[in-house]
Amino acid sequence: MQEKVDKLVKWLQDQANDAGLKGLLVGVSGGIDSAVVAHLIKRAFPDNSLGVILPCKSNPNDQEAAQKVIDSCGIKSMTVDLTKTHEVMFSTIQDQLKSAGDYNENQEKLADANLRARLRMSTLYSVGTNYKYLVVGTDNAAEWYTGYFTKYGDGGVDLVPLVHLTKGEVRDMARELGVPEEIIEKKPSAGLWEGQTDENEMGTSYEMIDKHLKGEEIPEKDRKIIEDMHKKSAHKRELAAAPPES
Ligand SMILES: Nc1ncnc2c1ncn2[C@@H]1O[C@H](COP(=O)(O)OP(=O)(O)OC[C@H]2O[C@@H]([n+]3cccc(C(=O)O)c3)[C@H](O)[C@@H]2O)[C@@H](O)[C@H]1O
Ligand SMILES: Nc1ncnc2c1ncn2[C@@H]1O[C@H](COP(=O)(O)OP(=O)(O)OP(=O)(O)O)[C@@H](O)[C@H]1O
Ligand SMILES: [Mg+2]
Repeated sequence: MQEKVDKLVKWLQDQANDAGLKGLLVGVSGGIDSAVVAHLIKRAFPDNSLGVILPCKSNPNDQEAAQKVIDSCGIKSMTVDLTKTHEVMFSTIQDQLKSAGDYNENQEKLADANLRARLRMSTLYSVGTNYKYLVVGTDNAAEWYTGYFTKYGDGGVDLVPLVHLTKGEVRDMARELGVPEEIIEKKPSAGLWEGQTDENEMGTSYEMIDKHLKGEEIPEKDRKIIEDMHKKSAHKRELAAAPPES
């Protein structure tokens, strides 16, 4: 695991240097994936790395957890609260849809949630431009394979260092890096609505997704959910579709 960490740190350094930029930043949620990335980028660029806490109607416990992550790696941090921005933007959009008579209440929760992720992405790029840093993503192999991320939201990043690691391997790396145990043990959540957990929403578990990725047998019900998610999200792993040249 130490070797894997060293390789990733070197790769992160190469990516920023090759881009002619000064360092790296990541959104720190208080979850394990961004905790691992925060530790890695701090090692890669001790004086040119930043963890950005971006509350957006978030549970205050998440902010506390994010601060613990920041403290555990000693990375420089900043907080940008997006709650009001989201409120204004989302209600303006809703008002326009309502006055057009086109408002679809069934899509409200998802539209609200994905706007949070995309506001975070926009904020990270604004801060990154200021410092001349690249934006580092946190998707692991399980999230990437199933497309369990918001297109151009948390999926809108420059680098994806964890994309070959299963959730289990992310946990092992977190221990190696010194991420606090309470962060490692927390139930994975996108935090996009009250009480959301990844495994409830997906209808399967990271344990099953990890096994499937390693080619192990899993129950047919789980295999079907995972493969359906993978197929439906193919567009998220590709560039925008373009028509053939005429
Ligand atoms: N075939 C196709 N070809 C090209 N584009 C296609 C498409 N099908 C849909 N699309 C486009 O993609 C959009 C749907 O994708 P998207 O906007 O991503 O939305 P969607 O996949 O529906 O929702 C995002 C999911 O990721 C989860 N999430 C988000 C953020 C963070 C985390 C986390 O773990 O922290 C999890 C979230 O809870 C939710 O389940 C459609 O609105 C449409 O614009
Ligand atoms: N409140 C937040 N502040 C800053 N960044 C956030 C916040 N919420 C989400 N993000 C960003 O979105 C990413 C995707 O969230 P995701 O839940 O998949 O990862 P995580 O929270 O780090 O780990 P876990 O999957 O265990 O919850 C986060 O890793 C982080 O970079
Ligand atoms: Mg999370």
